[in-house]
Amino acid sequence: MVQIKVFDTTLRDGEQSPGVNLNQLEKLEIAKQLERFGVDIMEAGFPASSKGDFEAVRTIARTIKNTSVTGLARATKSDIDIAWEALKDAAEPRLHIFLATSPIHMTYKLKKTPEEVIQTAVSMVSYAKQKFTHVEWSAEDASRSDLDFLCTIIEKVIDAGATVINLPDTVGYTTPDDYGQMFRYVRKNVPNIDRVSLSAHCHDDLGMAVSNTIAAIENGATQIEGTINGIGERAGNAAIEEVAVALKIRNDKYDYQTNLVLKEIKRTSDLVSKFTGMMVPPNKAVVGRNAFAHESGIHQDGVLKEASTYEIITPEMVGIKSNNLVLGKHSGRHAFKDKVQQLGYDLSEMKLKEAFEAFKLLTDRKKEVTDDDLFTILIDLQTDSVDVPKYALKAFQVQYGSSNIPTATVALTTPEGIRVETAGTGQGSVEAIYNTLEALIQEEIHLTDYHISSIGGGRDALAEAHVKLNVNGNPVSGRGAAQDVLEASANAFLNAVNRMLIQESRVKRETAHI
Ligand SMILES: CC(=O)SCCNC(=O)CCNC(=O)[C@H](O)C(C)(C)COP(=O)(O)OP(=O)(O)OC[C@H]1O[C@@H](n2cnc3c(N)ncnc32)[C@H](O)[C@@H]1OP(=O)(O)O
Ligand SMILES: CC(C)C(=O)C(=O)O
Repeated sequence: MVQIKVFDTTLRDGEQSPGVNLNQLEKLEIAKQLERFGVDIMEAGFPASSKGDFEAVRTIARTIKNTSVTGLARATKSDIDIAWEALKDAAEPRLHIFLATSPIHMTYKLKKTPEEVIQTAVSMVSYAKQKFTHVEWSAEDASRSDLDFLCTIIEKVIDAGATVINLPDTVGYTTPDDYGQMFRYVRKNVPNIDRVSLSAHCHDDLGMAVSNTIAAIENGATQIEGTINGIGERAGNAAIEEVAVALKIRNDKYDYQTNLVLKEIKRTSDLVSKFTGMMVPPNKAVVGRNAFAHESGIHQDGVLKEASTYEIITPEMVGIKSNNLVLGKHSGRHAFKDKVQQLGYDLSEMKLKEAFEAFKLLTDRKKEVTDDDLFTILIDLQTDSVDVPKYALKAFQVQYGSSNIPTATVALTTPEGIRVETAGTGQGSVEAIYNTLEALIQEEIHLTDYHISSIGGGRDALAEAHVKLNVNGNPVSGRGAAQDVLEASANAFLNAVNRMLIQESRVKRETAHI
C-alpha cells in the first residue's frame, strides 16, 4: 500500500471562501477536530495577511501536537519572518511558500521574467530553510505553466532545500488526463524529485477537483491537499472526505491509504459547516443529508433486501449513527457529562454547568434530544469568549397577522449590563426583529445573507439560523439555534454582533501590546 499524506487547508484556502470569517476560537476548535480526523498537515492560515490570522496560527501551532501545523507565505522575506514568529513553537515548524510559474501570472501579476521567478523562488526557499525544518514550495498556477520551465524551477528549489513540491491547479482548469500527465512528466524529468514529497492541490471550477486529485495520486503524487466539505476560493477545493472515501471504497482498484479516521468525517463536516455558515448541499457526496437516503420504491426494496444493492458507503463508515437518540428529560448530570465526553468535548466545570442548563431547557420543549442537538448546544458554548461582555437576548415578542404590520418588541442587556427594550416594525417577522435589534444596538447593520434550516427531523426539531451582516462596513457572520425559528433568527443576529465585539476586543488588546 502506498501511503498518501493529507494536507488540510480548510483554515487557509477554505477560509478564502467568500463571506467566511472564522474567529480564533473557532479556528482552534476546527484545528483540534482536524487532529482527531488524522490529517497529517494542517495549514492554519496566512500569518502575514492579518494580526488575527497571525494569532490564530500561533495559537494552533502551540496547541496541536499530533498534526504538523503550517502557514502560507509569499516569496518575500517579510512574509517568511512573520510566519516564523507564528510557527516557531510548533512541534515540527513547517512553511508553505508559493510563487506563480505560469506565463499569465508571471507577466501580468508578478511582472517578473521567468529567470527572476527562478531566482526569487530559490533565494526565498533557501532563506526559509535556515529557519524551518520543512519547506513546501508551490508553483502557483502550475497546471497552466510550461512543463519544461516547471521542471527547471522545481529542480532548483529542491536543491535550495524544499522538502515538498506542490503543483496546484490554482484556477480549476485542468482535467484528470492533463493533471496526471503533468505529475508523470515532472516525476520523469526532474532528476532530484525523489528527494521530496510531490503534492496535488485542486480547485473545483469545472467540477473536477476530486477526480484531478485522484489522477495525481495515480501518477505519482504522495500528498494531497484539500478542504473539508470542499470549501475554498471561488468554487472551492477538492473535498478531502470525498478523496478519502473514494480511496477506501475503491481499494479493489487503488492501492493507497491515508491516516484519516473516516468515522470522524461527519463530525468534522458538521463543525466546519456550522462555523463557516457554508451549508452542505443535501446531495453532496459522502456528507450530504441525502447521501444515504433512498427515495424511490425500487431502491428501497433493494436496500431492504440487501443494503449493498444501492449503498456503496455505509453511514457508519463516515460516522453517521443511525440511532443517535441520546438523553431525555430525566437524565442527570453524570449521564450528561459522560455523553459530552463521548462526543469529544472537554468542557470546564462552568461550561459544563451552562451546557447542562441549556440541555434541560431543551428537554422541556423537545421530547427526544439527539447527538446533533447536543452538538449544536456544545459548539456554541465551547467557542463563547466568556471574558468579553456581550449583548444578551432577554425577551421578545412578535405580532404577525396577514392584515397587520409585523411588529416586534425586544428586550436586551447590553455589554455594559444595562437592560434596554423597544419595539419596531418590518415587512415580515424576521425583519421586524432585526430592525428592532438594530435600533437597540445603535450601529449601522445591514443583513447580507440569511438561511434557516432544521437540525434533524420532526415538528419539534431545533431551528438553526445563519446570517451574514455588515456592521459599520465590516462583514461578520453569526449563527443561532432555538426551537422557534424567530428566536433562532434573533440569536443568529446577536451572535454576529457579539462576534464583532470579540474581534474588536482582540484588536484592542493586540494594539495595547504594541
Ligand atoms: C492562490 C492563492 O490562494 S494565494 C493566497 C491568496 N490569499 C490571500 O490573498 C489572502 C490574504 N491576502 C491578504 O491579506 C493581502 O493580499 C496581503 C496582506 C497578503 C497583501 O496585501 P497588499 O500588500 O495590500 O497587496 P495586494 O494583495 O494588493 O497585492 C499582492 C502583492 O503581492 C504580490 N505577490 C503575489 N503573490 C506573490 C508571491 N507568491 N510572492 C511574492 N509576491 C507576491 C503581487 O504581485 C502584489 O505585489 P505588488 O503590490 O508589487 O503588485
Ligand atoms: C497557495 C496555493 C497552493 C494555492 O492555494 C493555489 O494555487 O490554489
